[in-house]
Amino acid sequence: MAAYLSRLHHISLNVSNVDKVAHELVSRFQFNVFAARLTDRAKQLALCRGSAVFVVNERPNEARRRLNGHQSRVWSSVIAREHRDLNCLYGAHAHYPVDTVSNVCFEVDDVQSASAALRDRGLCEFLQPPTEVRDDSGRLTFSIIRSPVGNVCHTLIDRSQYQGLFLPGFHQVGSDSQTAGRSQCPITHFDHITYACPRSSTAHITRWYHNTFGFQRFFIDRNEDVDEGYVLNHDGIGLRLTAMEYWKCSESGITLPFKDEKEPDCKFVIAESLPEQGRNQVDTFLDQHRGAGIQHIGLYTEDIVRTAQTLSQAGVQFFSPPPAYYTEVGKQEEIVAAGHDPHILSQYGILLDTDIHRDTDNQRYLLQVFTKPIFGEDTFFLELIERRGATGFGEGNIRALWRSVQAYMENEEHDETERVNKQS
Ligand SMILES: O=C(O)C(=O)Cc1ccc(O)cc1
Ligand SMILES: [Fe+2]
Repeated sequence: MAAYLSRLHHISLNVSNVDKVAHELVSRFQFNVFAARLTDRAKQLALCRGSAVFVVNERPNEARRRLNGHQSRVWSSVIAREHRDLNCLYGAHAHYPVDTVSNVCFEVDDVQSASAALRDRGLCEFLQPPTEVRDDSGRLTFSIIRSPVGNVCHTLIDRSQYQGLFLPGFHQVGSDSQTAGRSQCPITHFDHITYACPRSSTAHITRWYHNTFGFQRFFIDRNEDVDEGYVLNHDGIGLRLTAMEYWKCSESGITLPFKDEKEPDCKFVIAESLPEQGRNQVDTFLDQHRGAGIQHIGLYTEDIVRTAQTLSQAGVQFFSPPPAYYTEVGKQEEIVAAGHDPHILSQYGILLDTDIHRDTDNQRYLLQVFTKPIFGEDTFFLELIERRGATGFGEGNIRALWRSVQAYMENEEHDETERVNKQS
């Protein structure tokens, strides 16, 4: 049997400079630091906005380098011996050459039995067997498994015996920050996580998530082929998208014992590049990230315009579609019919997709915008998404999002070529 997940708990980032990335998330993206674990070997900060929680971990080679700089040489042997401890608590696999989103942590009912079931079936590789951690607020068991996607791992935790604010080892930071600024930035949860994956790897990944956690396929398009996924392979777009969701387990009658209310679903999207249309943003991610991984995370907001305004004022940069997007025949009318102002949407690069519900004939809307990459490389970025009835991903938005990123990357490559040419 698969190990059923009760909810997504947090997502970890492993970066070379925690302060820099945390500052970006706080000052620009309006996240609040609410818990921290600071030891002489590890630095971990937990930040939240609504139920979206990021843990930012410092990559251990950096912690070691700084420690070496500060301490006498005698320390080197101690550091070497305790190298394993440099790994951040609840994370594994921490050594990675570039800043990366490395772990999606889930709560499960019982880590011991979930891990035993997965191990007995030989379904996955454990990076950490079930391990108990305690502090004054109780105890918690966790294990860590490797996912089939690049450096991505999943920590499974059972926090039913833990009464503290976050996780054992973390202390509370700040106060009452959970609701601050909510009206200006109503981000409530993680909407979806998109993986950038090598060609022909999708089938293996979807099978693994189905067998391991009981994920179900989520069809992006009603005409989508079960095996092929949703394929866009013309007009310069070479993309195969396949989506999965995990809340079907509750709908199929399995009760989730300790949930008071149903958490919003977080979908997983697998993006594969197709070769026919030339190099693209998925290829760029795989190169610069040095392998498959989390390409972007969609942050759900109840008001995308207000959120984009607030974030933009705070210095967040968004990708914009070609200006013609907002003046295309029908687009303006579509935007107005959805109650929005085309001029305001164009100011922030917000895209709108409409579909009509097959049975009720109701109009459903989807609004999205991508931010520019967060780290030093052209790798990970965030997305804002507001859903008005639409539960999937609209074809029009996928095309426009793709083009907005592609235009930026091609410009960057052009600038880089110019720079190199000038130098030589
Ligand atoms: O539409 C979305 O939000 C997606 O997540 C689909 C997607 C995936 C990868 C891309 O490079 C562009 C778009
Ligand atoms: Fe997305």
